[in-house]
Amino acid sequence: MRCAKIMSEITVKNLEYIYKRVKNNNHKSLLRSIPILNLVLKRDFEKLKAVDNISFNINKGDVVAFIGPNGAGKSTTIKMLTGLLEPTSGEISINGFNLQKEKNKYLKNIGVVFGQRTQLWWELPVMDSFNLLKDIYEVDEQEFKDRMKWYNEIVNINKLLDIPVKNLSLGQRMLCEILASFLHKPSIIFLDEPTIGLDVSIKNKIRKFITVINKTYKTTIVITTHDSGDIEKLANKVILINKGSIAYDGTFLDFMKMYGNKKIIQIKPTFKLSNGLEEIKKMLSSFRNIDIYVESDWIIIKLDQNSDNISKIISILQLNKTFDDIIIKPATLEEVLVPMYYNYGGEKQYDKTENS
Ligand SMILES: Nc1ncnc2c1ncn2[C@@H]1O[C@H](COP(=O)(O)OP(=O)(O)OP(=O)(O)O)[C@@H](O)[C@H]1O
Repeated sequence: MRCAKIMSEITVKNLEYIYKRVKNNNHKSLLRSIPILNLVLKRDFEKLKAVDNISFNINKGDVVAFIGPNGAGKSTTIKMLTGLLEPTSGEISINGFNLQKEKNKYLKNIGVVFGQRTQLWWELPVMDSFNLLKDIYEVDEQEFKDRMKWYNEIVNINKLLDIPVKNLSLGQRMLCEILASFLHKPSIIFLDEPTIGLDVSIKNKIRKFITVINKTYKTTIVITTHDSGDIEKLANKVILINKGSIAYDGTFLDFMKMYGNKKIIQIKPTFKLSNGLEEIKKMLSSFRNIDIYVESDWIIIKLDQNSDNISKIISILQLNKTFDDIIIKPATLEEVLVPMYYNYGGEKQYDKTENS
């Protein structure tokens, strides 16, 4: 039997990005203020390998959550995938075409939303921006009308169309940005933290729209996010990045099997526990594979879902009268990610110095 080979829509091979900055050196800076020395003295540079030799594949129709702690290298990677940054080395191919060599063709076929940048015209009503984008992307008039009607059916957008972009709330603007990014029906959409700082209702609208376009058109979605709701509700694939390297690349279900199969014992310590966290850690020091940390005024003990230790731990805590209140529950994705990110540390440091 012949098996059809699934071809990746995005293939990334050995991708690297190095940021370079001038190293502050007060002594040299002072000398460089003398014009002749400025010409002679070389500058010291520091380098940061923000993306460190990563490779991955994304298939048509995937919704990929690109996750990791602050400074891990997610946005830098997305900027390379969207042609905003030229990779220091490595290769990006989209449907078999090399991004660096055929950039313009590729850019017409993607949609991009970066939270801090806007593709809409600040002073103009939303509809005018949409009309301008329609002309730029040469979207057929009838297709555009149909798309606007469809947008309204999904997310009730008509009431925002006459409002100047500058007067939209953050959530309304983000929704309009995402709709704008889909006007030319790209096959891939990149979203950099699309739900950051938004309330639950607008988050849900945005997630609904993403789900509908993914299901209807098999649009591939690559989304960087710190919101566990985005991951749970949208992603079928997770790429976890830390210090510029890939720490996990696989399905969301496997990710949850590997990392999410955890139980939480959450205790509110009695006032008698003067140094709560340390005392609890000492009491439970004989148990392996448990995480103990503080969140708000609770002490969290996280361990494997199927661990035989749960009842033993609870009786030790009870015997020592450690808590006023106790909650036992399966860990949420957020509770899995927080200590994971904390342990990872996220950012790489500027580490190499060279002259030039
Ligand atoms: N323009 C820049 N110049 C120098 N260093 C940069 C620049 N942009 C990012 N960096 C550094 O590169 C590393 C990766 O940053 P990046 O923005 O890609 O991380 P991120 O995973 O997207 O983080 P966050 O979740 O906070 O957005 C960080 O150490 C960051 O300080």
